[in-house]
Amino acid sequence: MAVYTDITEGALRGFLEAYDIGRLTAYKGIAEGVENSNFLLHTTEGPFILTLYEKRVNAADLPFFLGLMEHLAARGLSCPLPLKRRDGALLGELAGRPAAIITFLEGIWLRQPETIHCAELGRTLAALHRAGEGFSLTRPNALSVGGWRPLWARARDRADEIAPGLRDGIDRELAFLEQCWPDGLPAGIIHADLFPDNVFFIGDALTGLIDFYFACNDFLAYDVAICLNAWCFDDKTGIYNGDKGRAFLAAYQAERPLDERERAALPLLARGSALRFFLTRAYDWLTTPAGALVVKKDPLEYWRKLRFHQTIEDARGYGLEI
Ligand SMILES: Nc1ncnc2c1ncn2[C@@H]1O[C@H](COP(=O)(O)OP(=O)(O)O)[C@@H](O)[C@H]1O
Ligand SMILES: N[C@@H](CCOP(=O)(O)O)C(=O)O
Repeated sequence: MAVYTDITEGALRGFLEAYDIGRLTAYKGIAEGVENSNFLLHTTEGPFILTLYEKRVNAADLPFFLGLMEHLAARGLSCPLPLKRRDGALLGELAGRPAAIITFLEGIWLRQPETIHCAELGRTLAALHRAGEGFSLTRPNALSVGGWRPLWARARDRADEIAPGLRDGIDRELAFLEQCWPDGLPAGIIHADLFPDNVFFIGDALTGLIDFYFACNDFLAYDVAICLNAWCFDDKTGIYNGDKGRAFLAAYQAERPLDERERAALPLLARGSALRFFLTRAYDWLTTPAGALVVKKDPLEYWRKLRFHQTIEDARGYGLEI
């Protein structure tokens, strides 16, 4: 589920008066997603997505997220475009929450992406990195190395409830990554959460990217590492799929070749990004009340991925041709 805040038809109609998008004909809450409340609206002008931003999104970041979607769309990347109200603003308020309407993107996300989809992803991730150049706003990545220890502090004491030995294993990994985390790699706008549920396809063709609410400035290769984690492991066996990794990396590099430092850093970045998703999942796992409607994501999936990355000596282990 992701409808944390309910809306009434009357309030919605009032909210829509500020926009020029026709007359409301139907609306419904969207069950998927975890961060915000999303609704699918139908008006006489077509379908739209209404998002109410929930507590975990800092309202001060909204101009960055919405401005970024405008910037990327203007540079030809297929992503939702936030709609302007009649007064020119991109944000309004509904049911006590900051709210925006964005364009509806056609396509569906793939529960079991195949090698061909990983190649499409690689090409599009590089296009995103290029399209992000020149965006005037910046947002540091709160979920990079400096953010991990405070997050870990909120889960550490109970970590062994998830699996025995986790507390010590993560303590060691965190200390190692804090010591070895690279600096000075090529940086820019990254999506930072480009999981399959945020990438739409029609058939084998990628139709667009959604959910820019973790986007920030960081190493571009960190985004590459996030995608290796999210797309290139077999769901059922948990084993890294070298064909998918190779296809993803080759397609990315055809548009934006990784430099030597980025290649060398890839195993570390993959460990770090696995730790990042482990930590947010572990925190949610331990704090989401039983009976809550949100589907909790398994932190151990990312602990297993992290253990795999610990065995990788250089980027050839991911299928990168060197
Ligand atoms: N622009 C869009 N076009 C079509 N569907 C969308 C769009 N934005 C969101 N959705 C739908 O809403 C769901 C949740 O959106 P998402 O941005 O991932 O939410 P959250 O930020 O809460 O994780 C998506 O899986 C998709 O079904
Ligand atoms: N992709 C993250 C969780 C964030 O979910 P999203 O619905 O906002 O993409 C994870 O898998 O842990």
